[in-house]
Amino acid sequence: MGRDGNTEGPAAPAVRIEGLWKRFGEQVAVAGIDLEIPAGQFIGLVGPNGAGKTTTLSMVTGLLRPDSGRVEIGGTDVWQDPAAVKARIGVLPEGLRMFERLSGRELLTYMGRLRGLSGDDVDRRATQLLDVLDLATSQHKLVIDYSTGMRKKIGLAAALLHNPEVLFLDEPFEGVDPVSAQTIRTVLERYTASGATVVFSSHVMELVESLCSWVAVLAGGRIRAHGTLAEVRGDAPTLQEAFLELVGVRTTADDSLDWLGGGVR
Ligand SMILES: Nc1ncnc2c1ncn2[C@@H]1O[C@H](COP(=O)(O)OP(=O)(O)OP(=O)(O)O)[C@@H](O)[C@H]1O
Repeated sequence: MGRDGNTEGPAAPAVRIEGLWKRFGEQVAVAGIDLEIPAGQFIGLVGPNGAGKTTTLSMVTGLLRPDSGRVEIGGTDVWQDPAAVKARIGVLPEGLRMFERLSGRELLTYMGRLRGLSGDDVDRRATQLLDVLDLATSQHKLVIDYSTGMRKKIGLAAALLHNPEVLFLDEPFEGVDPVSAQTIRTVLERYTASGATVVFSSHVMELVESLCSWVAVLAGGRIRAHGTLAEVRGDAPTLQEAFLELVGVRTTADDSLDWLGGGVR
């Protein structure tokens, strides 16, 4: 059942992308993406380095204006009504910039108030999130003194505070230890179980395979495949192998890098 309690018919897509393009000078970063992302699932956006994942997510979440194309989230056009859309989404961007001189707790209070929550609600939700994400003991430390994993977790808490319908995460597990990764995973699984949608980008196929029910493969700024995990994997034994086949594996000639290694010094 969706979050709105509607049990009839296929749910409207969480995100609808039509004809999305972005160029940086000569470089085409996103080359005409059309995609409907289903609601209420764990969605993986995967692709090699430079595929266009961050650029796509930035345009979808209203952080970067597309050259052309449209994005709708829950039926609202992101670039026509960015404020309405931003109230309904949570974002953990790549290279997260935060207010470094606030403590973790202060950061959540600030973000919650900015989102229009009452002081009591912010306090209650922040306490719970800090607790679940194992940050309670470091809540009064300044964010500048947080480790990479702690930064991801406080960023995730800030993105979840207003209970968004769709959560976008750019490489949420990068630089995160297995214990913190498991904590993040548990929180996200609970969140999607209630009908919310998580869209996250990654190039770690094992992670995507174990977490996501639906994936889109991006390479060279285009969608190469999309659908349920089983559809995208096809006959390949793993998503990793399906992915390598889809994006094309570049082989290295035998005599290149012949200077590298111990034997010829
Ligand atoms: N601000 C920018 N100016 C110029 N080129 C850019 C800019 N942002 C991205 N690009 C280029 O657009 C292409 C797509 O980059 P993008 O960061 O979206 O890829 P990605 O799939 O997120 O890669 P990664 O997995 O390495 O983070 C790359 O060729 C990149 O060099």
